[in-house]
Amino acid sequence: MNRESLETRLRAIGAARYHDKHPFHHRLHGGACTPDQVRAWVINRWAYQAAIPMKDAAFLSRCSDPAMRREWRSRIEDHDGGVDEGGGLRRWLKLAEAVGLDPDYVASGQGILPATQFAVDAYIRYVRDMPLLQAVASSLTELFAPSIHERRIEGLLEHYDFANPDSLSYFRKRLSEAPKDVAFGLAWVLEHADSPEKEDMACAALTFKTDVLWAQLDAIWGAYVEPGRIPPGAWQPGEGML
Ligand SMILES: O=C(O)c1cc(C(=O)O)c2c(n1)C(=O)C(=O)c1cc(C(=O)O)[nH]c1-2
Repeated sequence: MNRESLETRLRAIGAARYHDKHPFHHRLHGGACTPDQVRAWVINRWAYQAAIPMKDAAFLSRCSDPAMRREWRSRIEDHDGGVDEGGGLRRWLKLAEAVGLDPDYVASGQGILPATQFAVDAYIRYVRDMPLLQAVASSLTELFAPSIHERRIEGLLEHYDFANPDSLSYFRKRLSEAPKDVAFGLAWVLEHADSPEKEDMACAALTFKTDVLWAQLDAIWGAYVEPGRIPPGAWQPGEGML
């Protein structure tokens, strides 16, 4: 198999399994979520946001090539930012505030669904423990993220009062951050997956990652949409409000 057909395979995995197809996203972007369902999503998605720079730090700790570390380290900067201006994490907390949640509550990680936490922890462990090829390939869901971010900005602005350029600044900023990350990651995977076995490994990593994303939304759906069974210890509507 050549580079082009590996890229075609990777894109087909996204087309079949990326979480833009999850019914929770259709509901969110289409304006059908209740305010508490939006809050549940903001609280749980914090777990993912908080895990991203940790998995990138785990990645850097395994990376012996300074040139590659130089490429990768901006991912941590994107999310953590500097003391004064902050980064993606601080922008996420603006969204939390806009939907009426206390940003300190959200940042504490309290109330996160167990399945969400298990999924994001699995992602950190995967990047820490698997061969570098799979660690890089698992980030390639970002190939598909800009289009969901665009749809989200458009859908939230159309349907929800809390949405404005400030509260949605997280997503707007990702539109320029993600493409540079994924251009490097994709080129690296296409270069290093130089045998059929390695191509399969790259595809398995991307499939794993689509599961990490899908499982988080399934957990939200089960707890806060249908059947609405909130696990012990998870966020109850009314908690953590401003
Ligand atoms: O809103 C989304 O649907 C979405 C998806 C993903 C993704 O595909 O993993 C990321 C993001 N957002 C995101 O904002 C982000 O910073 C990010 C980093 C990564 C990664 O795996 O390194 N994925 C994603």
